[in-house]
Amino acid sequence: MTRALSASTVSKLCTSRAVSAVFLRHLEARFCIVMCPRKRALLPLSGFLNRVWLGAGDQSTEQRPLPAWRWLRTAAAARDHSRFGSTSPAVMEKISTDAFPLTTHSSEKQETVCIFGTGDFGRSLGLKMLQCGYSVVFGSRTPQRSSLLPNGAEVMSYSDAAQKSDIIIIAIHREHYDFLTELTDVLNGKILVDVSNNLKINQYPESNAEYLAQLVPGTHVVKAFNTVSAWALQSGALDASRQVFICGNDSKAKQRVMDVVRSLGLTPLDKGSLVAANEIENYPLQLFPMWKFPFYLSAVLCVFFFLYCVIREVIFPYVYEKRDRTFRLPISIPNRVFPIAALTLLALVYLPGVIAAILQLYRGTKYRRFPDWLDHWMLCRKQLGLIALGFAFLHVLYTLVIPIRYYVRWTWNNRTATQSKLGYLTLILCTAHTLVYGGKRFLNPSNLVWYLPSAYVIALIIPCTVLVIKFILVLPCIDKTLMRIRQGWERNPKYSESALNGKTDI
Ligand SMILES: NC(=O)C1=CN([C@@H]2O[C@H](COP(=O)(O)OP(=O)(O)OC[C@H]3O[C@@H](n4cnc5c(N)ncnc54)[C@H](OP(=O)(O)O)[C@@H]3O)[C@@H](O)[C@H]2O)C=CC1
Ligand SMILES: [Fe+3]
Repeated sequence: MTRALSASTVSKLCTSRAVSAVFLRHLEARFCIVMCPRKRALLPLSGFLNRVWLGAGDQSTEQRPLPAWRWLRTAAAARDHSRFGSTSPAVMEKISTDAFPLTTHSSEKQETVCIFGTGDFGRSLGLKMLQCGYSVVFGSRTPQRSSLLPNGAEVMSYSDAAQKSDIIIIAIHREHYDFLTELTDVLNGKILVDVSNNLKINQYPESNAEYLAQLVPGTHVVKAFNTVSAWALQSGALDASRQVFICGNDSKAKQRVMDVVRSLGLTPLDKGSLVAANEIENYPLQLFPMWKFPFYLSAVLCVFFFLYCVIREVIFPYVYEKRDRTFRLPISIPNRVFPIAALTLLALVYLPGVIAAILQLYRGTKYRRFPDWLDHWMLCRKQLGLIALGFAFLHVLYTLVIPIRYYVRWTWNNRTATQSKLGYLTLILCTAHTLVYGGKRFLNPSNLVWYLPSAYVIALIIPCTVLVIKFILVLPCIDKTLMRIRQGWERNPKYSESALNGKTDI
């Protein structure tokens, strides 16, 4: 069998045995770059690897990709007693003829894909497919009147078009699906790709894809493409997300749609059975899902510190000295709140990392899932960092407005927070800046207002905690253990063993 290998089917095989197994099964990767320095670590994966090509991720070992069985055979030979070494030559022969040639060009004739609906999305997807070498046939209510269709595409009635291909993309709004029942016979056994979205979250009791599956039984419905906009397809999706969430009950149908997605230069992400369609259909309606938590958190921080400063700097002077300090409200207090929020958020970018390190040290393995809250927090770090940068920038602007230029130089350092080490440097500099700003006043009891310390003292709690823990974690004795865990060493390997057998929640 000859099959072409597109660049997007290349995946990285990481050191984690359990994760790799899940990963391979999930993505059905055809070519893997092995990031693991010890070939032997791949032996437990031989069951999954028999049709995969492996290439070395590091420069020290083979440069040329090899069929996995060859890797495994040399690895097994190196280990003396081998499972793979005892594989009969006949089996080896069979596996090798099944392996795919490593080429980026397909000599196969591309298949025909049918698209129902000649609206914005259908046309954009059709154009993209034509560009990628597919033959495209449109189904339309009014084939003779359809205009603006991409050159090279055919257009015909829905029933005629359906006969031209096994894969039919339904680029029609759910409200108009009814007519598909009349086509039940011609659609029987075909793959229907539901791309539809709704106007509201959970607009219908069942997802559009499940509705389609009920409407036309005998077809294999696959949900895909709904998070890709017509505009992104036309403009090359360079800046838009390349991820295409896929779900469906028939794994072969899903696989074929995933192949189409890959050949369009997009990345399929298998979300499981059609039950997941509801979630996938809600994605486009959730505005910036990863920004929600950082946004609310920064809002809460700002409000809290603003009120805190108002109590200390406006209400207190008014109550005790009858002095009107409301002029501080528009600039001076916000300019206190912004750096505090920036510093706290920056510290919160690094806090989950140290918590994760402590958890890994405690568990003695990296092959166990972090709790959901920590996972989510880790995923939001980029957003937290960007908001922190925004606040730091506002602080600079405000500082220029009220000409206290003394600490501008320090806050500019925030702009460089792109990598872990630079980020920590920024955190240290900003914390130092805050300490310098507070100076001796921090610990002076006369600085307490209604027993409330200065807002900067509170702002320093989280950054200092993070820095102290980080300092402890980089002590050589702890750092060494942590590095080993992160390279795959386990204090108690039973977790990954059972994960491989599907017993844990990895
Ligand atoms: N636009 C976008 O960016 C995206 C759209 N989608 C989804 O793609 C699907 C199509 O969207 P879009 O192309 O924008 O919509 P349009 O309204 O532009 O096109 C819908 C097409 O459906 C066909 N159709 C079939 N039956 C009917 C009917 N009774 N009344 C009206 N039209 C009918 C028509 O084609 P004809 O006249 O040839 O029969 C029409 O052109 C929707 O489900 C949408 O949620 C998903 C992701 C992004
Ligand atoms: Fe400052």
